Amino acid sequence: MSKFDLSTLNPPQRAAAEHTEGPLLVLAGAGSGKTRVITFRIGHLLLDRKVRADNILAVTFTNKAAGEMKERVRDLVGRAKCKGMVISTFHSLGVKILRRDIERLGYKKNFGIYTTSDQLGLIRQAMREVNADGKKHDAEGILWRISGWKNALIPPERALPRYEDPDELLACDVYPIYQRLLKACNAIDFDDIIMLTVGLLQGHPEVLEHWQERFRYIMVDEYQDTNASQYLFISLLAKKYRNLCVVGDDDQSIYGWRGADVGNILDFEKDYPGCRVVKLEQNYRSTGTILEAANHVIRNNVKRKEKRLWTDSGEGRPIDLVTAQDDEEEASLVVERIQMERYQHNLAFSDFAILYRTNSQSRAFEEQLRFEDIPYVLVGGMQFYERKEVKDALSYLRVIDNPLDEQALLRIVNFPRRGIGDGTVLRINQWSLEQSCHLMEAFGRVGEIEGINEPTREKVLAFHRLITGATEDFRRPGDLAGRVKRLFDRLGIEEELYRTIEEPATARKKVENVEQVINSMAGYEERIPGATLSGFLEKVSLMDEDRFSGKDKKEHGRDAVTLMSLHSSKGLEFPFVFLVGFEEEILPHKKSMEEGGTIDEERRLCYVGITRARRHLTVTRCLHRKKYGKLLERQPSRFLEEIPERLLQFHEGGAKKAATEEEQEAMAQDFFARMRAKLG
Ligand SMILES: Nc1ncnc2c1ncn2[C@@H]1O[C@H](COP(=O)(O)OP(=O)(O)OP(=O)(O)O)[C@@H](O)[C@H]1O
Ligand SMILES: [Mg+2]
Repeated sequence: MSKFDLSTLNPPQRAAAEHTEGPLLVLAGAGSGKTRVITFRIGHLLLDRKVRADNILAVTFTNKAAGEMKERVRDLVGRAKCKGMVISTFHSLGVKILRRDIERLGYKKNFGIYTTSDQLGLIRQAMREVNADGKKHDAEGILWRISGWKNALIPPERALPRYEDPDELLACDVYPIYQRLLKACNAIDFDDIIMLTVGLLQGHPEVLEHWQERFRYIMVDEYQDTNASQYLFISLLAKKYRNLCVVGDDDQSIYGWRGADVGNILDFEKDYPGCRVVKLEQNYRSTGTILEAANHVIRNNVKRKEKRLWTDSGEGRPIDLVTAQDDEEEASLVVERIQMERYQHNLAFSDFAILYRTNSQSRAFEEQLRFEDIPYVLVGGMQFYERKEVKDALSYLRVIDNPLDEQALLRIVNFPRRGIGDGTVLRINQWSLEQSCHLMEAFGRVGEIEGINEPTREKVLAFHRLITGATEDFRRPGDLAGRVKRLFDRLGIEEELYRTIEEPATARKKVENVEQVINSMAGYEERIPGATLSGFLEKVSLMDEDRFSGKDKKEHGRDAVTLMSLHSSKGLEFPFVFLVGFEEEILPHKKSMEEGGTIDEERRLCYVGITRARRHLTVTRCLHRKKYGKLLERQPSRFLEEIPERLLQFHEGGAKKAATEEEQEAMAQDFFARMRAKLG
């Protein structure tokens, strides 16, 4: 029996789920069931309208959101009915389309996907080619600018400096070289995924036709955060059948800083004349108190579509405002409260989330959770697959899969150390440029290169044999993890880590991380029949958006507290939410105050945070924070004043934990008086 039942939706939700032909816009506030409408709409298409599963496409922003949606749909209609349906992120969808036809753009099918550190390697190389001073210009800034052009679908030949600035001018020069270098490595970067896909669809009508025919019913969640390239991508796919349903909330547009354009959702009615518009006003997620606080905060943004949002779920508990002496106390108070609530209400750790504005805030909470032996999942931060030892190990697999991947090749040529020094690599590289051959080929032809002594040549050839042998070995299907394990053993990666890292505990951690790569490969093989090395590497590169958990994969799916940034929390919900660091310069972030004009986006971020909570919200702030060993005084966030006082309950750290009602009132009065004085 399937659980699918449209009568569990309210009337406007149901109308949206049943409107399957022609464009549809669902513009509604947080927790009103937009994502639920998408899952039911898919259910309705499959079960009632008998649409083929492979004609359905749903796009979300993160792997986590896509994963959850898949699960919900499977739960509704049963796994068997879902075969061939695509629920994915923009990036996974782009890669799927590129894998089929990228050869038309002059890349090979087995292209690699470069993430930040590889990209920076190429940017620096391109900067050297134009003789730019690596010390004067910052490669990350250049990359950021190029990324901006790509997101606006501006190719190198059309990129012009937007203002007089040395970095901007340099970025213009570097952009075409960077693209050329990427292509030479048969690699694309994250922004290319969308830009090249759009180029492919625009330039090759038969490819476009193929995907238009395939995806006759398209749904996009969180549409307010699409940028120009994603917008065009979806418009192209939907152009033929026009069965496009987009859902979103302009109040939750939080990626303006990365080129997202809230105009895409606000102009939907203009782009698709005659489209159906559905508004949802009942919130099913949060208590009345939480919702009221959220409504009061977001109301301060001037440019927005006015929305009413109500709930019949009752008032619920007041919002706790906890003031801590410093960041350490903030963390310990939060963890203490988690333990208390969990004990008192018999809850699971996974009922709790700690949300912060910047990833660096997570450290204190992680330490405290570890100290108390509480399992947690960290989303974001230093990405597992970006760690040096993991990257080095993975680079072997990347080279085996795509021998043109020079960034990966350069990482492993002398790791583990085998006596091939930088001078030799430089010489071989130079020769390969003169001969216009690939670096890998040059390694094999080292005998022809002058200025390299015989013993070194032997080492280079041994390395070349090792790689070509492994490439041959990995052609056979099956037992990937086993073969990788044997390869790593043969390379002596573990010994190398113990040899080169002084601190044994650090070395052990790194060895475990490398083992973790093999474990996750084994897991991948179990899940995916006919798993390939390329498939695994692709999955790893696309993991970027969601990042990885602190204690690695084992913690996934286990009962654990979630730690994540406000940005990654979009679309999710938790019974108990701790919104920490509610201070000026954190939320709103310092950057937004300096650059001006984005306080509204910070407020939307705050709105997103508050509306993640179902049963209870705790907001915390510090009086002081340690920075460079000094204690700095902190001011409460301006958004705090926007939450009506009557919704808050005040708590202070230190000795004064349980304040009486009068004390609380006095604290509240004092707090607001101080704040008004400060904000003038
Ligand atoms: N008609 C309904 N009956 C019962 N529960 C509902 C109904 N509609 C939505 N919900 C529940 O309300 C919660 C919020 O729904 P959902 O996540 O779809 O909202 P959303 O509008 O997508 O929120 P966000 O803006 O945060 O993405 C979910 O737990 C969902 O199951
Ligand atoms: Mg949603």
